Amino acid sequence: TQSTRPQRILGAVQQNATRGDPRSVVRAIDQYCRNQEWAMNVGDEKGCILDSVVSEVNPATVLELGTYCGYSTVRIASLLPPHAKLITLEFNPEFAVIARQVIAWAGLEDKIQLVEGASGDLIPKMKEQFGVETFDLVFLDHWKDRYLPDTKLMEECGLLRKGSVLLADNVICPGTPDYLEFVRSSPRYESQYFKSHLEYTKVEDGLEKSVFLG
Ligand SMILES: O=C(NCCCOCn1ccc2cnccc21)c1cc(-c2ccc(F)cc2)cc(O)c1O
Ligand SMILES: [Mg+2]
Repeated sequence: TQSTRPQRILGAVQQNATRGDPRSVVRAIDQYCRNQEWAMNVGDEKGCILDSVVSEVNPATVLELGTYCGYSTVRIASLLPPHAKLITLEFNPEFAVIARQVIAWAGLEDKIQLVEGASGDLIPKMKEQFGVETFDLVFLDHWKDRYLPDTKLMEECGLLRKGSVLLADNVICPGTPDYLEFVRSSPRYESQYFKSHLEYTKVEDGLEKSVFLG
């Protein structure tokens, strides 16, 4: 039977990456997706910007919206301090099955909690179910029309504190126009655009970093 793209990405990790070495997992996925077949990982170019923001924030609590195969999950978690925690939400059960194996190959299970479901349902349950107070960093990489409603929902649920950083992928391609307009015009956010390219292509894309001012 025909394999899926996420299954082929997992295969590339198992064949080319070293167990317990997150950077080799990231490299194996980038090489596969650049040379064999495109996939919607944040990728190596935007990934370097992601690395610099994670290192600057040095977060104790991270929320990722959109796990896919776990590429950015592993990339972020590999930079976290010892007792930091990353919660990642994935809507598609098939993606979740692959991501759990990629995360395990990287040896990062202890830092990462993958939760399956829809952000609109799970965000209101974060405090009670997952024992979260607030998030120091949120990486938005899920349905592009959910970035704005979920940001408002995180505010309403008290999950953002003064200084919480939102980092949004794909603000140009596929694009998140309503979200960009909101964070760039709201007095409660300080936003900055990092120009880059759509993963593994020459098409323009970028990351928007927005600091919640409380
Ligand atoms: O669509 C994309 N990502 C989203 C996946 C579904 O996410 C669904 N999803 C994941 C958790 C979650 C929680 N609640 C609801 C939905 C939830 C996405 C798409 C492209 C892209 C760019 C150009 C193209 F020609 C084609 C595709 C690039 C990207 O970098 C992306 O991230
Ligand atoms: Mg993306």
